[in-house]
Amino acid sequence: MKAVHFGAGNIGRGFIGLLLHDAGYHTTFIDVNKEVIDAINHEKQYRVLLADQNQQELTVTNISGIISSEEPTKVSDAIAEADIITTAVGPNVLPIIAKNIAEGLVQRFSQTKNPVNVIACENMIGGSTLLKESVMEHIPEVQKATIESFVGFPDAAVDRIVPNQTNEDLLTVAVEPYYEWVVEKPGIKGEVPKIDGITYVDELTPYIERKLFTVNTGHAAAAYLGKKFNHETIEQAIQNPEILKVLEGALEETGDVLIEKYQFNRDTHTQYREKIIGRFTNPYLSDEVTRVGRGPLRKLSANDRLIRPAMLYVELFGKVPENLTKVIAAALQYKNSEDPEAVELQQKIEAKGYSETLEEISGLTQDHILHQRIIEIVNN
Ligand SMILES: NC(=O)c1ccc[n+]([C@@H]2O[C@H](COP(=O)([O-])OP(=O)(O)OC[C@H]3O[C@@H](n4cnc5c(N)ncnc54)[C@H](O)[C@@H]3O)[C@@H](O)[C@H]2O)c1
Ligand SMILES: O=P(O)(O)OC[C@@H](O)[C@@H](O)[C@H](O)[C@H](O)CO
Repeated sequence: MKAVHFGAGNIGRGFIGLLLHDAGYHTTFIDVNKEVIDAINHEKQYRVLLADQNQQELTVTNISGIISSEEPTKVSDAIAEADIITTAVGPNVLPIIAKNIAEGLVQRFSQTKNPVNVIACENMIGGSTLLKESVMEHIPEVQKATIESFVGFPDAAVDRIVPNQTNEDLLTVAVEPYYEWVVEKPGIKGEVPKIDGITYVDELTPYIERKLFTVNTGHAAAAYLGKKFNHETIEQAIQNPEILKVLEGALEETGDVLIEKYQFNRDTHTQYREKIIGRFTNPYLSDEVTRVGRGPLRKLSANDRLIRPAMLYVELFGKVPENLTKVIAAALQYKNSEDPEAVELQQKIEAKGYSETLEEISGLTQDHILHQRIIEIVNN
């Protein structure tokens, strides 16, 4: 069985690549990073270290790599032959890899009618759906019906904390032992892939919103408030009682939204939240606030982990979620000269001020109660 995976980074190697390997796939990693792809082709294996007291070491074999920018024909060939296609490249990169995927699919369906599924494993709502839209833009009109019939783009939610790290060799990756990979079953075309570790569900939205509005909202709170207080890691940020109080408050607010919207059991959700805060303080991993806070323009967009639950809170309960609002204000003030989105954010604020910038990037209009409260906080 053959898998093609775009993005040989932290989640690509530390999570998706590992599960594909365990399910018996040969995985072809596709990446723009020549050093990583050369190492994959040279070593033909890598290690995944489970970060807990046992430090279990797993080996991923049966791999190869292609540099997407240099070898487009090889990418098309791999897609034409794949039994499954996955991505972990970051939401903003999905439209960029869409052309590669489209070319491969066109080649594939000139030779076969075997269905295939493309699963975007990104932190966003509707990742595979977005990828499908971008792919379809590159499919010639006459082939669109074939692609619609034979290519599934099931949405997915993935959860495993994999920090940036430097190990003795380039490919080794340390990951937390916990993971969750949920895939929307009705979106699958052909046979459902047998991969241990995937949970198939009929409706993904409750799962992705629960994950994004708990794990990622909590993470964002630690990162943006952590940066404000000059902490370097998520663990340090959480040890700051002032930050922990706002983080816990923000997760109570998103919890109220999720419980109201999906009728989750309150006790079960409280346990889920507490487990997540425990995961943030895993002493065997060190996660920088700059990784977790990366891409503030994306994280402050309307459908992401901060604005969406805050807006839902206002809609459902008719009042401002005070803790989420503090986190959004800290995100607006986030500075990191090495993060292009953070630089762009501060340039916008410099040019137009907080209010216009907030409206532009989040869609929150100036007459919205949430907008007004966020601006009050940043101005104080
Ligand atoms: N790291 C985590 O804890 C974690 C957990 C769950 C989900 N995610 C999600 O997984 C995705 C990847 O995150 P990550 O932490 O692995 O990031 P990463 O930066 O470690 O990996 C991304 C990889 O994509 C590659 N890439 C960039 N442009 C590309 C292109 N045009 N073609 C092919 N490859 C390209 C990069 O070179 C890099 O190797 C993101 O959507 C992230 O939100 C991350
Ligand atoms: O990957 P991002 O930039 O969307 O978010 C940063 C972290 O919150 C994220 O990578 C988490 O570590 C991950 O989502 C845990 O499953």
